[in-house]
Amino acid sequence: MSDPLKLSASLWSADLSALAHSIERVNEYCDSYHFDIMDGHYVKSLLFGVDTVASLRDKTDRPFEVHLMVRNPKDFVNDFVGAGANLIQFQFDGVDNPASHIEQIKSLDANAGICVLEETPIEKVFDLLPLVDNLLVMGTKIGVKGVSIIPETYEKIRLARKYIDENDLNVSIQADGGIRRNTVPELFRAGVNSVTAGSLLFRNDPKEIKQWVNSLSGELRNEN
Ligand SMILES: O=C(CO)[C@H](O)[C@H](O)COP(=O)(O)O
Repeated sequence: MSDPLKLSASLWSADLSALAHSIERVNEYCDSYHFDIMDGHYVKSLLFGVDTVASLRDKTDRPFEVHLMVRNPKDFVNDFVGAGANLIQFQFDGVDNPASHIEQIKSLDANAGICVLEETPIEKVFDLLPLVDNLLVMGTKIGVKGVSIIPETYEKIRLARKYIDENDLNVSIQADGGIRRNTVPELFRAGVNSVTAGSLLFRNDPKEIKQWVNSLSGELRNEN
């Protein structure tokens, strides 16, 4: 791992009454934006939609990630890419034919990410890794925020990092859920490229968080 850890700002944890303002506040200090999309079926809650993404597209030049926590993700891919999503992440555990979802996303010139639930062995997606750009590893139960990381997450990330490096794959590993000051160092050591930062970024001084993450990346790189 040589690049500094990237911060993807999760808008679910921003001020939901003022998303454009939240973007303005953190924009200089994050690398991308993460939209959690919930349909009330795949997960119980409802959150964000195509129009939300489209309405924020001109507020920033940073890439938009759309994490589809929905049933039948294929039905939504075109619209979210049309709204300005650069990366579409879908649930491995929620579809019968993940390869066809990846193909659909790539056919629209978007990047494809596959998300693994906290209960799913990471090895199950290894065959798909040559096809995707991003592996999103859930560190908590899906569809909840403000909870602590499940410790087994670190080992899953270590295994994915080993597989990706050994097979010389160009896949970024992103951790989602439970991203805190006390979990980021271990996640970075385990091999993530980015973290989905919610309250860490939006409830702290984003400049200080970015500086901390950059210096941590340097320190931990020198450990090796
Ligand atoms: O999908 C998520 C957690 O599953 C979100 O990224 C959420 O915004 C993170 O929340 P927190 O503020 O707890 O870090």
